[in-house]
Amino acid sequence: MTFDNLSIVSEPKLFISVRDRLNSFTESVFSWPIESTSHLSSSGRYHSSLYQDELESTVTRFTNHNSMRLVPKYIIILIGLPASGKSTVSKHLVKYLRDTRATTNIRCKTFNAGDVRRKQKTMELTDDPTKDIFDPKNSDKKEEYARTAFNEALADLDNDICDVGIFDATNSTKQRRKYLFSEIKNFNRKVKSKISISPIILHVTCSDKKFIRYNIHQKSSNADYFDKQYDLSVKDFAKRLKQYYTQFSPYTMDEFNHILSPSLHDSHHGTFYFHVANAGLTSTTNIVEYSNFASLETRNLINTLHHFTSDYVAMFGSQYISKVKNFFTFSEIVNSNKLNIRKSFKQFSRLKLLNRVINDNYFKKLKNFHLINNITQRDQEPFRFQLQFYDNQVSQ
Ligand SMILES: Nc1ncnc2c1ncn2[C@@H]1O[C@H](COP(=O)(O)OP(=O)(O)O)[C@@H](O)[C@H]1O
Ligand SMILES: O=P(O)(O)OC[C@H]1O[C@@](CO)(OP(=O)(O)O)[C@@H](O)[C@@H]1O
Repeated sequence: MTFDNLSIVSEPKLFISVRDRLNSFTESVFSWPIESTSHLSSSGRYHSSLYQDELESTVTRFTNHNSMRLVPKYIIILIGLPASGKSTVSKHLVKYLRDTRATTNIRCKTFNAGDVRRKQKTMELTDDPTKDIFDPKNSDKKEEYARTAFNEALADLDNDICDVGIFDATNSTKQRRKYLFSEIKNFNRKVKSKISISPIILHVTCSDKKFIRYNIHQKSSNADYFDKQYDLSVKDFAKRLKQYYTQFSPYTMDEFNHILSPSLHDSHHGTFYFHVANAGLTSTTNIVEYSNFASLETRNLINTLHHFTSDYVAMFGSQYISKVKNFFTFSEIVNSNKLNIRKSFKQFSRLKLLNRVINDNYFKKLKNFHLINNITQRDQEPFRFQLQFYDNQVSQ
């Protein structure tokens, strides 16, 4: 068994590229239809079949249109539960864009709502629900931190500090997402603006319990908890995640279609949704709809994002899987701390505590766990093989 098998998991189930609008536009202006912009090959890969020079000339002709005079900028809106891997995937993405020829000159910058909160206030562990900012009843503060981070992203795009802003927050409610999209719309409507911002959704899911457990362990020593006792940190993060499950609303096609309101569409390069199944236990679906005015830069970026998300598990999964495997394996713990028995002992006792707190019962109590993680009977079937593989590898 090799990790190659895992690439199947990240293969897009469906990739929609609606080109009718583009065709009708070019037909009406130039009386010739643009050739298919993309299609699925039999292996499920996305191919751009539009020749570069053909595309360039089309784009040049489009520059007569007002919106093409605006510099295209992008904001990647992450969606995903805490510890699903959003920040890690974003770091991988920034590197991938830099290492890819077509996107190497694109300047990316990440804006993290959690960092805004941490800058203002160090995390306090509390049993008092009125002081707990992750209790959905006191969402005001959390919304304020998110708005600050998002506005910083818009300002840096506007001031040409970056070309792609990555907005790293859970963005777990429809209400939040509606707010973000309306802010982008308002920004684009500003008469004096020299840029046009296109939103790109990047949804990160992690649905395997062992990987979630491992991620929670990692979170329990991050910037929120570095100065706190391990057991209290794990319990606090477990509570936070449970609260997020009560409010998380999965992003649906309905919401996607709703976002395609004409006013947004007209001023942008399209509407784009990408999905990374971190640890790869569900299939991925990317959806791309180009508007009439999608620039070459936009197509290069979108194309690269599609490859990144489709091949994510194949590219970055093996390292992650072996980290998780080693973490849960007795012999690996001993081996990695050969000369330090105390360290091994500490690691064992942490692992015991982690497994006790984040146990099966904990997962059962997470509201809509299967629905949110998009785990249906049908989804699980093709991946039974991989699931067994993970079980063999991870739970020794
Ligand atoms: N794809 C991945 N590769 C390696 N480690 C990962 C991956 N996804 C998550 N992790 C681990 O889980 C931890 C939590 O993930 P993080 O990216 O911070 O989640 P989020 O931003 O969604 O809260 C990370 O610090 C990292 O150790
Ligand atoms: O406001 P939302 O969208 O929930 O996202 C921000 C929150 O996400 C979290 C999720 O745990 O991010 P982070 O991983 O950076 O710590 C919180 O710390 C942060 O306050």
